Amino acid sequence: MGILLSKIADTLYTAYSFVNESKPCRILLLGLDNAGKTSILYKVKLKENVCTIPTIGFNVETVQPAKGLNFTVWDVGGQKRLRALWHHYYNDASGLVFVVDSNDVERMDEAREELHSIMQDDNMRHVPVVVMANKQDLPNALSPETIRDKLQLSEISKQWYIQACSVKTGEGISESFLQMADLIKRNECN
Ligand SMILES: Nc1nc2c(ncn2[C@@H]2O[C@H](COP(=O)(O)OP(=O)(O)OP(=O)(O)O)[C@@H](O)[C@H]2O)c(=O)[nH]1
Ligand SMILES: [Mg+2]
Repeated sequence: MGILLSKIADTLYTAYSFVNESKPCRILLLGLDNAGKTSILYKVKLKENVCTIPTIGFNVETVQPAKGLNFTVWDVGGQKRLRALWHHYYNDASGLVFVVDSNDVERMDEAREELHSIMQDDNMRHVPVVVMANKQDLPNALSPETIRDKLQLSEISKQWYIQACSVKTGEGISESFLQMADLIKRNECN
């Protein structure tokens, strides 16, 4: 069993090492206020649930979601008045992680508009996107399939993935960043 796990880890290391050998990966973590961006950043960084306050400005951390996989993740405040500043972070981004509060049905249209607006920028047009359908622990959370349709993901970047997740339970958090690595790899190979 130990040997098997070690072989899997080595395979993952080989698969992801390209990401770091070519250039450091700058990942943007964007989404509406209260979506859970800062909670996700520190869940990945510290493997803990932290108490957050609304972000004014940004947080940046180097995280290692898997052995040999290093991302510099920029978590930028999502309040409406702060979204006009998002474009300052677009240059040289390797990937976008767009976080959605799956329970916030009323603001799904607003989330769609912001996501599409990001993806219309020339610096972001060809960047792969992972949508994190966060707060799946809440009873009225929309399914990832419903969120995919509401966000009209088929109309954005050619490479996207939607992942159900919850900071509270830990579901889908590291998987989202592994998916990001996979999309970046495909993007760079095309
Ligand atoms: N139930 C539940 N609550 C969550 C989850 N993720 C985050 N939260 C809560 O949602 C609230 C907002 O989380 P933040 O991480 O501060 O949100 P943010 O996207 O960084 O917000 P801004 O900084 O304002 O853009 C906090 O009270 C978190 O504890 C989750 O998966 N489930
Ligand atoms: Mg925040």
